[in-house]
Amino acid sequence: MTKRKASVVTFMRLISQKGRSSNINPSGLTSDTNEQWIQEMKNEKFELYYLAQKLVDEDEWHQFLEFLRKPLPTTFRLSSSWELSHDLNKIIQETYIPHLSNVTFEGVRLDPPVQISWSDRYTSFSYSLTPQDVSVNIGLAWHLNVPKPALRRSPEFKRFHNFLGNISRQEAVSMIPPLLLGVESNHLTAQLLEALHKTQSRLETIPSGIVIANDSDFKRTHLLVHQSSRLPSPAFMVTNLDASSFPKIFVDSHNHQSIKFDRILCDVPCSGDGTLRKNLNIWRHWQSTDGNGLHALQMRILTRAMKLLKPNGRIVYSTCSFNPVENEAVVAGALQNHPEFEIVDVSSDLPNLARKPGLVTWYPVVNKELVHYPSYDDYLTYWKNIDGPKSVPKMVPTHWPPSNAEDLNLHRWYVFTDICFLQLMFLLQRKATSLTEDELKSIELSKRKRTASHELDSRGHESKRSKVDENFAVKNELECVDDPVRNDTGNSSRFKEAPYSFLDISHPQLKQLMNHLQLLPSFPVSNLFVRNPEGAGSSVSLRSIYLCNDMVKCIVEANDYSRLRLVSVGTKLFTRQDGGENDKSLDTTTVTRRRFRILADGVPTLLPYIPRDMVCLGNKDDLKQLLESYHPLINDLSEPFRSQIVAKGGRREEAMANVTAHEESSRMDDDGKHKTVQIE
Ligand SMILES: C[S@@+](CC[C@H](N)C(=O)[O-])C[C@H]1O[C@@H](n2cnc3c(N)ncnc32)[C@H](O)[C@@H]1O
Repeated sequence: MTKRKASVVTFMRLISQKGRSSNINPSGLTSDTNEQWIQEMKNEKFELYYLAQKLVDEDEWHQFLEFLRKPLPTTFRLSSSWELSHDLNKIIQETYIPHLSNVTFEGVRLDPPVQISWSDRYTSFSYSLTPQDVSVNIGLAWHLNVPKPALRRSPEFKRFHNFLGNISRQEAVSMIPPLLLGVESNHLTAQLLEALHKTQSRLETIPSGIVIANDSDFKRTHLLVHQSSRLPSPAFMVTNLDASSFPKIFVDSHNHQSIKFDRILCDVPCSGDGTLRKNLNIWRHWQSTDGNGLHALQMRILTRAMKLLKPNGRIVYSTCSFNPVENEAVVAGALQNHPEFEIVDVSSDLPNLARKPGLVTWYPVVNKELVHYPSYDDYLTYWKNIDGPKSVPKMVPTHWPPSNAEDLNLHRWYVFTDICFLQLMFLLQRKATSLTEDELKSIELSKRKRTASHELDSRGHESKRSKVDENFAVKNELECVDDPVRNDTGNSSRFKEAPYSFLDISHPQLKQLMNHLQLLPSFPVSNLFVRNPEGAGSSVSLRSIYLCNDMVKCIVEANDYSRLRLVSVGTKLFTRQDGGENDKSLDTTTVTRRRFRILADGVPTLLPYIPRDMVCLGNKDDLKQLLESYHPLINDLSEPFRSQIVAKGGRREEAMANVTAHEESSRMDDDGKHKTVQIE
């Protein structure tokens, strides 16, 4: 610790003696220019650093800082693949907006929610939807610029807030990647579940594509599983892997064929200073070097994604940091190594989206004192002088702008400063005319040579690769790609999730369940699976039964689940409920029926496979009754709903015990009055 501190001091002294470095010291900035600024919302180095980077024009700088100090508005969005969305949107427009248009709180007039305009524009352009579908999907994203206390205490807004409780809230920026990527239901994508289902206005079929959501943090993967429960999907998988060495995913058991993705969202770990409006602590703790250490990891994640993408496929690289070292530098570095990629301009599809030219030059600083070297070579010279030839520099060449930055079209990046905290996104596309294998090999070879020469530079003599600091992004990327053994995170022994076992249709309990439900023949019964250490043998008593689509099944069967660190797959359809087994008066079918119930989450997937005559129609009051009563009484239901249930369910009490009200049940029927209620 002491030694490290000493070397930093020496480093700084050397810099000032030799005078080859420069301290960024842009003119026109004083720390107390604007008295309105709240004292805590200041960080002089932050301001110096970003003013020097020319993030915004100098005359916009103060406006920009003031904007950063404004509270973040609430944004919410109705799921566009959810049938109720249109109805809910109408309720917001017709009931709540008039009601919220004239509200004052503590003498201040409050603005009603406003629709975010870019979402409708996109929807009508990028999907070939019918006019009806377009109208269904238009304007589902909103923002609400009302202070939190007013949201809680104004009676009108409080009621609206409660109404929103049923709706998933999302930062406006998180709504953009699916728009840029243009995900379709047959795509293999990383993240973006909803977009996969989007081409279906009703969830009538199971999408053939898949979505894989990944996070290296185990707890965060469970959050992903939880968040995805808004749209339970048989096409969804969650993995717990280091994205920078995301392994090959095989689709045949001989490991010949592996997946290439159509779309990948790299929402990379970043310093996060774009979230200033949400996380006020950043003002206090921000350091100019925060982004430096993340650059290499970000590069590795992006270049790994590039390796896993199909020709014509798209990647959104996204951070919530202002720092060019985490944005342009990463994208430029990755593009240097992958000329088969280009940045795509979709501005005509999203004309309302705020956007600014990207930086073609930027000024990395090597320490907290904002010391900057004009080039990597300058930096290296001084670094070697201080720490000797054996030291490993903390910075890599890609921290600096490449000489051809102007040619990389970096200017097509997106900044959202209007309605949300800032997030930068770059849309990269693998060119359709892909390079031949030979061309790719020669690029690979020249990259290796370049990497090796950097290694030499940094040491002054040849050294063993194993000693190289992991910050050497390019080298690491080269070594992990296409090597499934190296790609394994190496900690599979610590992976404690249960395995996935597909059920044989001859499993006695499954057979009984399927006979009872009389699902349509198109139901993919062979894609049902269980998760338990004993597997799915015929003697194993089933508990929870899950469903996935064909592609997901293929993947689960062709890969070791612990190598992929598969946290979650598909959606849970049925679960066993205890009781009934010992009742001698019941036959086996009744026991099985009692033993399993359809989960509410599974209903949207299952409903299209349930014969029409198995569905009873109730009205709104029946639905209310079923949702509100813990033990609803059959006599409280209306006719003909009540008689239908009795006829289908046999004994009245039994029928009632098996009624499952669910989200789909509140869907309006053709006559606009009835709702469907599913009976097991
Ligand atoms: C900006 S957040 C992305 C959040 C994500 N979009 C979501 O909605 O949950 C970055 C995430 O990257 C994860 N992360 C950090 N290093 C990683 C790595 N090497 N591989 C995969 N994920 C990583 C962090 O745990 C964090 O959740």
